[in-house]
This record gives sequence, structure tokens and C-alpha cells, in this order.
Amino acid sequence: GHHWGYGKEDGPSAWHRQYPVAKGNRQSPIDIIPNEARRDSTLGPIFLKYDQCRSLNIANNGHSVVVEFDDSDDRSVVLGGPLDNPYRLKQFHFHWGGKGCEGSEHTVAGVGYASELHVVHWNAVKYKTYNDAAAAPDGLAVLGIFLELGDDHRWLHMITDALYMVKFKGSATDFKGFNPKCLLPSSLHYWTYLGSLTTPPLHESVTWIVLKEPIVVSEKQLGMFRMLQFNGEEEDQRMRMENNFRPPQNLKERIVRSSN
Ligand SMILES: C[C@@H](CNC(=O)c1ccc(S(N)(=O)=O)cc1)Cn1ccc2ccccc21
Ligand SMILES: [Zn+2]
Repeated sequence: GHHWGYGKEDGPSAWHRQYPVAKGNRQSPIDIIPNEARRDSTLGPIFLKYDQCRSLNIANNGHSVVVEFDDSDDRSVVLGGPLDNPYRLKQFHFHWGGKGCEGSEHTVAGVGYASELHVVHWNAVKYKTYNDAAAAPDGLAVLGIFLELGDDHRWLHMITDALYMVKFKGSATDFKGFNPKCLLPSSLHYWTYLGSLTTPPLHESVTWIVLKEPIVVSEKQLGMFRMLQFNGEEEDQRMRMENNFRPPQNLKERIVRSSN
């Protein structure tokens, strides 16, 4: 059917027609205002157990570039912080802007970053499948990591070198041996709040854990993401994949908590 996108006609302002939860009470992303976040001493550190992770493939799903992991057991999980149990690593993907424009989804005191990495985990303790978890209020835990422009990131080339293989929507290629630990900043201090998927179906199923410290990537590296296309190879309309971010949504009755 008529699919959602990031254009004028099918973009974030139109999603509510097919996905009415777009106007719900716990939508993401949001603008995080550090001075209004509640410092919560009961919030412990998060732990990322990724040493046994097994990346499988890298793919262009027509909205972003996604690296998927083997989630058939609890080999790689996020735990601690606001989470009641371990959440299993499923995939990570990015959101970015156009040349020189902002591209992150969350903003901090009204300021956006060039890009944002989302590391998606699901509650396999309570739910049988990822899709069940993705529709449940405590089903997903997504780690958000800001990317700011500066020097080359020493490991991001492992991803940008593979992008030419997944230029078009629907393309995928093997991508083994990649550990997302190499994309983390030095500090795991975070803000956390209850929110949603930032793309349709916009399920209100995400415990967001947004790291305060960005990682640094170069404009050249980020520019490589813009070689990707929203369209499939056979489609005659070529659309550069960029500005694939949803703007901040209403906080409604939520508070954002801050780790120490
Ligand atoms: C959960 C969707 C697939 N989407 C996601 O898994 C997902 C994960 C993370 C984010 S983000 N950007 O917030 O980190 C966004 C989407 C499948 N699916 C299941 C039912 C369904 C109905 C319509 C369309 C897709 C559907
Ligand atoms: Zn995302």
C-alpha cells in the first residue's frame, strides 16, 4: 500500500493518518532539557554485554541502513539502568540530515546533532518474539548515541566501506564480526524516558536510554551515508537517503530522568 517516508506528502506530519498513535502520550523523539531532567540516585549504570555479539548482515530497508544481529540467545544484552531485566541486542541503524543540516532525532536544549545512532534491544524474558516485544509497553530498550562532526571516527569506516553494497532499498549483504561497542563514547552517562518507535508503526514500546556524550565522525564519513537511496534499484525515481529523522514530539505528562 501507500508507504510512509520522509517526503512532503508521506513524511512525519502525515504519519498520523495511517498511524493515529503518532499523536499519543509517549511519542519519540523529544527535546531533552538537561536542567529539567530529574537526577535519580536510584538509577544505576547501564551495562552493555556485547563481547559475544554476532552481527549477521547490513541492509537498506528504504528508511535507513541497518546492521542486524543473531538474537537467538542472550549472548549480547543491555542491562541495568532503568531496565528490570536484560534486553537482547537486535539491530542498530542511523538517522541523519542533509549536507550541513541537523539530522539527529532527539535534541538537547533545542540543539540537534548531525546524526543519531539507535541500538535496538528487546525484552526476550517477557516476550516470545521481537514483533511482540515491539508492540508492548516494556518491550524495547533503545540506546541513542549522538554523532557530532569533527575528525574521522576510527571504526566507522567498517560501516561506510560497506554502504556501496546496500545503495538501494531492499539490498543486503553479509556483515560479520562487527561489535557495536566500537561506536560507544567513553562515558555511559544517560538520560532515560518512556517513549516510542520514531518510525511507523510508532508503537509506544521503548524505554529510551540516550547517552549524554556524543561520538565524533567526519563530514566525509557522514557524507557516505548520503550515497544511499530511499528507492529500489528498479525504481526510476532516484531519491538520496537523507533527512530520515522525525522531529521532537510533545513531552506530555512525562519526565526525563538523568543518571548520575
Ligand atoms: C516494528 C516494525 C519494525 N520497526 C522496528 O523494529 C523499529 C525499531 C526501532 C526504531 S527507532 N528509530 O525508534 O529506534 C524504529 C522502528 C515491524 N512492524 C511490526 C508491525 C508493523 C506494522 C506496520 C509497519 C511495521 C511493523
Ligand atoms: Zn531509529
